[in-house]
Amino acid sequence: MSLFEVDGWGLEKRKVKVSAGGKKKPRKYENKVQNEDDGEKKIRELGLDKISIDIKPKKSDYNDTSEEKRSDKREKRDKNDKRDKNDKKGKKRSKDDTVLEASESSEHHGSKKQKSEIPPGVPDGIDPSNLTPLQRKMLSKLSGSRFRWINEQLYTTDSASALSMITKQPELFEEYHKGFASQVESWPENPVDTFTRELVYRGINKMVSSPGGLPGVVVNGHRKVVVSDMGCGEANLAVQVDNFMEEYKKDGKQALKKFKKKYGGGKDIALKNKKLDFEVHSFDLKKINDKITVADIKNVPMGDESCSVVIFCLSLMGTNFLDFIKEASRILMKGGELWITEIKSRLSDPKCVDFIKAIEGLGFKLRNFDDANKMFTKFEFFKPIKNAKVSNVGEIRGGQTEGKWLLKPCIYKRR
Ligand SMILES: C[S@@+](CC[C@H](N)C(=O)[O-])C[C@H]1O[C@@H](n2cnc3c(N)ncnc32)[C@H](O)[C@@H]1O
Repeated sequence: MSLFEVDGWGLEKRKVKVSAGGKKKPRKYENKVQNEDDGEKKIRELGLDKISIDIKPKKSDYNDTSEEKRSDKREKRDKNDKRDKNDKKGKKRSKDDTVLEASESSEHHGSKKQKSEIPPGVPDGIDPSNLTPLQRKMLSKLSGSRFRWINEQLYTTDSASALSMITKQPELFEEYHKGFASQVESWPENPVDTFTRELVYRGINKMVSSPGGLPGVVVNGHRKVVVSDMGCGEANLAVQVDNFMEEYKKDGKQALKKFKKKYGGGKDIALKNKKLDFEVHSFDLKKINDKITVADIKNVPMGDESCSVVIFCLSLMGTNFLDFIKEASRILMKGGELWITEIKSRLSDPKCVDFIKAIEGLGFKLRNFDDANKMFTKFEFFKPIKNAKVSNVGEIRGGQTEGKWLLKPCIYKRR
């Protein structure tokens, strides 16, 4: 199911059957009305009619001024009722609804999306399998709206506002990640897997800190690859690397064989490093598992020059993302690497010259740049051993936030 569509997220446009469109035969339509009456009753019983109030939390929600909130809820409920009446009358749906309709039909008609039975945003205690098709449709609409709203907030506000939003409404984080995970399912490859592969293959094939190997920091007299995953989401990178390490410590050869089978590639990779050691730190706005440390990635609890690889996997979301890069420069050792993957269509300059220039302005040098992938562009920078000239973030910004001119927000596209 595609909950939303954005340029470059590789979601195919589907031909949508608008089920409530004017072309429906009258008899079918009558049946539908009957079902809708039942459906609305069930929705009220389940309390789903009240869910819409939270689609777009307002500032007043944070202050919990209940009367204001209640009238907001009423207004939204009325709007939804009105839209449903329009549906019943067979009026043409809004563009936005059509997108959600497409999502739903793909969910119900086979394909690998079928396993995502629970649409993102389903409140606790509600089992979608107990709902009628209409109720599922409404829930799906609602979830899609919430997902898109959260997504938009993360891309159009600065990192302090994002942290404050998730701190005040932690459930938004889970909702976002349910939606995000369903997006990832439709991608040919998850960029997190690409990074996992790169860490493991480079780490295992060459000694740490040797040419072509990964840079390592010395911790207690022992050289380690210390990774910071900035904006880690569900910390999948740490989970995958840690799982590999567990096996590697038991039997390196076997671990590599299994890894190749699971993640692919690595044809010429052999087990040359028997002393590989990783330590992955994962930062995000909410701790949804033990691997995660809560932090605004503008300011993470890591010492100066304590990391050897810093990764931003689709996480340059805040409008002040150059602050994240500056933080990466602080925590990276000299010779350490900065890996970034972003959605291709976010780059205002398709040739990426401006983006590379901005990152280099903060003291990095570009080593590799890969835009062969249809959806993502991958950058590999390093922090030079000799101090490079570092500009002030403000200078690079030039009075306009980078979230406007350097990387465009990744907002869903209404069709
Ligand atoms: C599109 S998701 C990608 C998650 C993960 N890197 C992956 O690829 O699966 C971006 C993540 O960055 C996080 N994020 C955005 N701004 C952040 C900030 N200022 N501090 C910490 N995390 C942030 C979001 O909460 C979200 O989990």
